[in-house]
Amino acid sequence: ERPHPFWDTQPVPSIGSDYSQDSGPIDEVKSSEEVRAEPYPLPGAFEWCTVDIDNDAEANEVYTLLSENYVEDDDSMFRFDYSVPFLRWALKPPGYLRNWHLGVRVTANKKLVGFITGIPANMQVYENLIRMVEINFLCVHKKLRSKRLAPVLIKEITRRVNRESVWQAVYTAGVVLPRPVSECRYWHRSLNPKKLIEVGFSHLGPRMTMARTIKLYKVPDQPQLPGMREMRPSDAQRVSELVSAYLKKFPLHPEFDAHEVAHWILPRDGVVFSYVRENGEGEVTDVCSFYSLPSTILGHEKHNLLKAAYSYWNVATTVPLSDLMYDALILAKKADFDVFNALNVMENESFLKELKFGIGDGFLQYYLYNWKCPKIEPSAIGLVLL
Ligand SMILES: COc1cc([C@H]2SCC(=O)N2c2cccnc2)c(CCCN2CCN(C)CC2)cc1O
Repeated sequence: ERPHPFWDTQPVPSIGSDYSQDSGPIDEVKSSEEVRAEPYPLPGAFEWCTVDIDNDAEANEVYTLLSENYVEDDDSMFRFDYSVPFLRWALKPPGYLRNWHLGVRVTANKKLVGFITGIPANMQVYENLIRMVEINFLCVHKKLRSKRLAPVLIKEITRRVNRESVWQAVYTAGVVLPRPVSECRYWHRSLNPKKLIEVGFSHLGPRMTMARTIKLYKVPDQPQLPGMREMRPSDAQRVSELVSAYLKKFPLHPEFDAHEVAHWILPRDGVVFSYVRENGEGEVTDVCSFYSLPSTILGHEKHNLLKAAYSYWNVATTVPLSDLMYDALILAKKADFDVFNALNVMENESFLKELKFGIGDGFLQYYLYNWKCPKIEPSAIGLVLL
């Protein structure tokens, strides 16, 4: 298929190649001592930096780079607007390495123009439990595209990860690269249809009025399930048991310990929202969560921010998943979100249509680096990357 000057040099299956029936690394196993000790060379005008995301000035540089240059929808009407508190949450899970928060600066003026990150994760892929890195936030400034900076960022983060004896990675992208292990779809549930239509995210349906559309997507202002409440730190152990047991159903899932579950799911103002359902005996039996990732609305005079909630970890053991997710929609609307996004991963297909989600424009391709394995269906994906 179409030649990829960079990806054709990497340990990934080529596009169009058959999915392997067995699983295993693509590169021969190496030791971390064999890995190049020096950073890869950058084009002359640029230099590497390790970003200290705890430093307010540096965190704001990352925020600005992403807010101005990161992922847009295919029509360039919206761009992700990750906040500093969100980035600190995403980049500092238990066991994180600062050395894996990698930046590129212009030597002359120290401007941050490139970024890529890795965080450690134990990933179960079919029968194998593999120490992996989750790669995210690859971004090159719009003015420096096609200078071949992205391949160097990828090679340098791979070198730093290999030096820690980690040889596999998982990452996602909206674009098709060699070669997806799974292709997932975004679905969107309107919570503020008037604003979504005004900004062009949604369109008024045929034979629909605005009044009828608002009524169609209206939800109650309180959760409907008895015992729903915000998750608390004292729930962490029980929620960890629920989440860890549930994820084992999916051939691709992270193996979390209790500290990792607590990091990923305990509520953080304006970043991650999580709710549990206590049954009559005061036991936590169900949990739902979503994270806040707003989008800048490009070039609209009345609105400049679209408030989007993204479905995260949800486990229903005593109620139908669709009832739990209906309460998630209610709680997201109550928290002033305009839209609730979900991928068709895990068991999400079981509620998307019933709860009036519409399919989106975006595909999300899942990738594994240096690991060949059979194709994974979206419903077998138990992993959501931020
Ligand atoms: C407009 O519809 C979608 C918008 C988006 C994303 S892209 C940036 C953004 O701000 N989005 C957004 C805006 C408002 C509400 N939720 C999300 C998505 C998710 C990403 C889709 N990939 C991104 C990369 N390309 C190349 C392919 C599509 C899905 C949508 O169906």
